[in-house]
Amino acid sequence: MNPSPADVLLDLQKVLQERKSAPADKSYAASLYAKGLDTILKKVGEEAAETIIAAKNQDSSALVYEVADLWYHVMVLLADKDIPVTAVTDELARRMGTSGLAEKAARTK
Ligand SMILES: N=c1c2ncn([C@@H]3O[C@H](COP(=O)(O)OP(=O)(O)OP(=O)(O)O)[C@@H](O)[C@H]3O)c2ncn1[C@@H]1O[C@H](COP(=O)(O)O)[C@@H](O)[C@H]1O
Repeated sequence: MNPSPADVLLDLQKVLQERKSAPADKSYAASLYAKGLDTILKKVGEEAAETIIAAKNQDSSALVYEVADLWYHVMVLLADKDIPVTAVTDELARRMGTSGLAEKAARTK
């Protein structure tokens, strides 16, 4: 049986936390932490652009691959900032049941 999406994200978060004390030449995540925030943000931007290109090419397996790369690098960003993945899932859960259109109309600016 495949692991649940929540378990995958929590397991990856655990690995990314452990990699904070790993040597940069032994771990890709550790190498990103060592290079710093700008490098992590550049990777997030690159993977977002690659996701867009894959979607335009209408190749669903390539799109899944690029979204996985994007999610991975966003997870590295969250770990770098010490933000737990549950902060994001809690925010999504909080939004459930509120129409995006109604939320937008209620904004003051
Ligand atoms: N899920 C991932 C994962 N997804 C993507 N990547 C890496 O993200 C990088 C994506 O870079 P690109 O596609 O842009 O390719 P690239 O040109 O090689 O990258 P750059 O040289 O430009 O940085 C590749 O090196 C991938 O291997 C990942 N690296 C690690 N993980 C997970 O993290 C765990 C620990 O990995 P380490 O930290 O390397 O031990 C692994 O077991 C996996 O579970």
